[in-house]
Amino acid sequence: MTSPVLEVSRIRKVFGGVVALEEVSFAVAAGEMVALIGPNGAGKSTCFNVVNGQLRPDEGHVALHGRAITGLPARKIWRLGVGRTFQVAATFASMTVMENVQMALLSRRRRLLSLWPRATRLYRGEALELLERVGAADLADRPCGQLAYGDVKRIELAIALANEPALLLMDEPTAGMAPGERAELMALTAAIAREGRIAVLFTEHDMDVVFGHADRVLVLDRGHLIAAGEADTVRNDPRVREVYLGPETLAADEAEADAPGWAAC
Ligand SMILES: Nc1ncnc2c1ncn2[C@@H]1O[C@H](COP(=O)(O)OP(=O)(O)OP(=O)(O)O)[C@@H](O)[C@H]1O
Repeated sequence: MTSPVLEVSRIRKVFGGVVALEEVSFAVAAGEMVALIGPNGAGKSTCFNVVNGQLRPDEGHVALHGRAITGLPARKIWRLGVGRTFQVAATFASMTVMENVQMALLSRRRRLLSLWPRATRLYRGEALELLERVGAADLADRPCGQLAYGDVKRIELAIALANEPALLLMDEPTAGMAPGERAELMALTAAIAREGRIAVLFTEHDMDVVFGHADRVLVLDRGHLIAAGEADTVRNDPRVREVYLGPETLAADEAEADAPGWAAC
């Protein structure tokens, strides 16, 4: 791997008696789509929160382009180029799509929101470019509250891109979407990541999305990274299959010549 955008080294995070992350290390390169998967409670959200500064790890280091960011405030890490999208897409429903993206650009440039009445003329060109990148320029003048959910997710992506992220953390990007829309959003994200050399780390429960769109897959189980590698290698890893399918199902599954892909886990 060329010098990574994100490097996570030997992270440990404990909540009371619960070890949420233990000795977790991995890296994500520019333009790479990496899925972070694992059963409920595996430590995925904790890992995201440590990377973006919402949580300080008990041990270990996080570096962005080789610069230590461990324990910096979340806002500072965001300014350094770590963006995040959430499971439930967050936009301002009463504002238009264009205004939502302009607002994100305004925030990036640290312009005062009290200038908003005049700001509606600011950054229109840039906002439109971002909307073109996510294929939503035709929605520019529609209030976000009137959009179909799949469209809101694309607008959320445009808002995240307004921050010019080097690293984008995506929390369950396709949650709540129809299967066809999921593939479309992930293909779009992968194309944008490659073109813009953006490192993308995403969590996802839909295994079709994971194995269809991730360049590499990281698997957490009870705070430990139990597998990391290309999709096919990870999919066939016995430990991973056991964690997802359980030992009994695994034995039955292995008896079949063509093991099916896993459904949503
Ligand atoms: N703020 C907290 N206080 C106490 N325990 C926590 C806290 N946050 C997470 N945990 C615990 O840490 C472990 C990892 O949780 P985390 O939310 O990171 O898992 P996850 O893989 O994101 O799960 P899910 O897929 O259900 O969202 C769990 O046992 C959880 O109960």
